[in-house]
This record gives sequence, structure tokens and C-alpha cells, in this order.
Amino acid sequence: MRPMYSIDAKGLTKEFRVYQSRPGLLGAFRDLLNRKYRVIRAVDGIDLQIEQGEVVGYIGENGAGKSTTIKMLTGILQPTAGELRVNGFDPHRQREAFVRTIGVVFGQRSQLWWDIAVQESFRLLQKVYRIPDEEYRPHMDHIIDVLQIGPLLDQPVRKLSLGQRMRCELAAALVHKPSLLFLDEPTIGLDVLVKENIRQFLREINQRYGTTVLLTTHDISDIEALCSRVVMLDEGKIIYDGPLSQLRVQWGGHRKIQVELDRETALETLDRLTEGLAVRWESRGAARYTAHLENGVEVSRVLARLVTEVGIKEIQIEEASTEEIVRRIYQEGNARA
Ligand SMILES: Nc1ncnc2c1ncn2[C@@H]1O[C@H](COP(=O)(O)OP(=O)(O)OP(=O)(O)O)[C@@H](O)[C@H]1O
Repeated sequence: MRPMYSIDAKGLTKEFRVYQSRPGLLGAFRDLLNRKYRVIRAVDGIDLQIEQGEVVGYIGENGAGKSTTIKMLTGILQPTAGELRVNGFDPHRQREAFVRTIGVVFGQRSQLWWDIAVQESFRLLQKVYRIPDEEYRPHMDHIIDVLQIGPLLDQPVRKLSLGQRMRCELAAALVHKPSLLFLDEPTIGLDVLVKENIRQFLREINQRYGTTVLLTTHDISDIEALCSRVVMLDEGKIIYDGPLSQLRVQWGGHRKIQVELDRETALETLDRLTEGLAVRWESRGAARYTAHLENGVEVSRVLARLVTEVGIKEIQIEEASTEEIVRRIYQEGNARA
């Protein structure tokens, strides 16, 4: 049987018509009669399947097409072409039933009512989704506890700091226990402690309820902390879809391992130990050596080979951060896995 996907998109495409105006009065007159436009393909035939319970990072440079994708996935925009099922629904056509199955947190937009106490907003959402008290209470008590927002419940939203508001937004998005959560820049502008609290919380709801999470962010450390899979978009096309670790192996570039061994060892011995792996050894004197690793060689494999025959006193691994790797891929723009 075909697995039930939270998100199942095939050839998903969105085009926008952008009207161009011609200069001068005559141009304006001609525009009236015959407007010229050009077509921007913001999302260009993407195939994306996400299984229930996955936490996926959706990344790309400004203008890559992330927001446009999310707007189609959440039913705000109708695709120009392609097939789309989210939680089994056509998000645009079956919007009313569909939105009950998703939660959305968009950094810039609030779903809380500005002038009323946070608690009242939650209660209103409880009514909107018709959730019985006996279900609402234990569920929300737990969420309020983990997000540490108990002391904020009586305050109006406009009095909250950004970090406090974001935690309340997350709680609000989960009132109806959605099976799929869309998060757009959930930790932007937040301090390290609040970021960590939010990440911890997301890990917990994913494990406890099996919630699928699609996370759009420019903060690669969010992806490192949360996502087992990353989908990278460039000019409306998916250029990478796979585990973060694979991205490191394929695109990590040249890495080095610096070791100090317990005794002087011939370079030939080190070469023999790492035979078959693309590693070049260099001596720095006094039992210190550097291993230069080519793309695709895992640091752990090199170390595993070494420890079979030599004693290691100290190790230092130098490799590109995920942030650097992602920047490099954007620059090259063709990281197809
Ligand atoms: N309503 C619209 N009308 C015309 N063009 C649009 C519209 N919305 C988006 N675009 C264009 O589509 C492309 C993709 O935009 P989109 O907002 O999806 O990118 P993004 O990856 O979310 O960028 P960012 O990280 O800046 O939010 C851009 O070229 C943008 O100018």
C-alpha cells in the first residue's frame, strides 16, 4: 500500500504575471489598450513527498520560491500546474476542512488577538475548533508548561516581547493538535535561550504526537538542531533533497584532521591504514600529522581505521560549517543530489 504522505506534490508550479509599464504618456496610453506582462515562474515543477512525522527544513536564498511554495501548501495560493495533496486534501479547493488539520506560524503575522489576554486567544481558538474542555485542558496545560508561558497568559499580546509572543504563537498553532505544522522563521530575532526552548519544544511535540514539521528558515542552526532532512530550493527548483549529513559529505569540501600520536609513525604506515579512502597524509614533526580528506570521505571512517593500530593523544577536526556549505551551494547553484 502507498504510504500516507503529509505532503505529496508532483510537478507543483506557480507562475505570476508581472505587468510592465511603458514610459511616458504615450506608453501609459498604450498600456491601457494592450498591457505587456512577463511571467515569473516562482515555483517550477517541484516534486516533494514528506511522510507523517518527518521534520524537514526548507531552505533557499531570498526569492528562491519558499514562501510561494508554503502559500500553495497551506491553500492560500492556487497552483498554476501540478498535483498537490496535503494531509490528503486539495489545500485550495477544500480549504475549510483542510485548515483544521494544519498549524501555521509565520514569523511576521500573528494569529493572536492583539488587545486581549493570551489565554483568551487560546480559548477563542478552542471555540473555533470546537475542542471539548476535557481534551483541551491536559493538552494545553502540557504545552504551556513546556513553553514556559504560564506567567504570560493574563497579559495582552501587545505587551509581550518578541520571544514571549513567538512562544505563545506556537502554543496557539497547536491548540487543535494539527498533524502538520508549518513554521516560517520561528526563531528569527530571538536570544539563544528562547531559541533553544523553542527547538526543544518542537522536538518534543514531534516525538509525542508524531507531528510533521516543515520549517522554513535562514538560520542553519535551526536545521542542524531539528531536521533530519533538508530540501534546498533555487530559482523555483529543488536542487537538493536529502539528509543534512549527506550534504556535508558531498559538499563539505576539503577537510583536515590534525592528530598527535603517541609515537613517531611512518607516513607509509598511515597511508596503508587509510588505503582506499581519499586521504593524503602530511607530517608536521614530533609525532604530529595532518590528514587531508577529499569530498565524500567521512571523518569517522578515517578515525576508525587509525585507532586499530596507533595511539592517538590529541585530535582536531577542521571542517566547513553547515552554514559555509550551504553558502557554497547557493553560489554554485547546482547541488543536485
Ligand atoms: N504575488 C507575486 N507577484 C509577482 N511575483 C511574485 C509574487 N510573489 C512572489 N513573487 C516572485 O516569485 C519569486 C519567489 O518569491 P518567494 O517570496 O516565494 O521567495 P522566498 O524564497 O520565499 O524568498 P524570501 O526568503 O525572501 O522570503 C520572486 O522572484 C518573487 O519576486
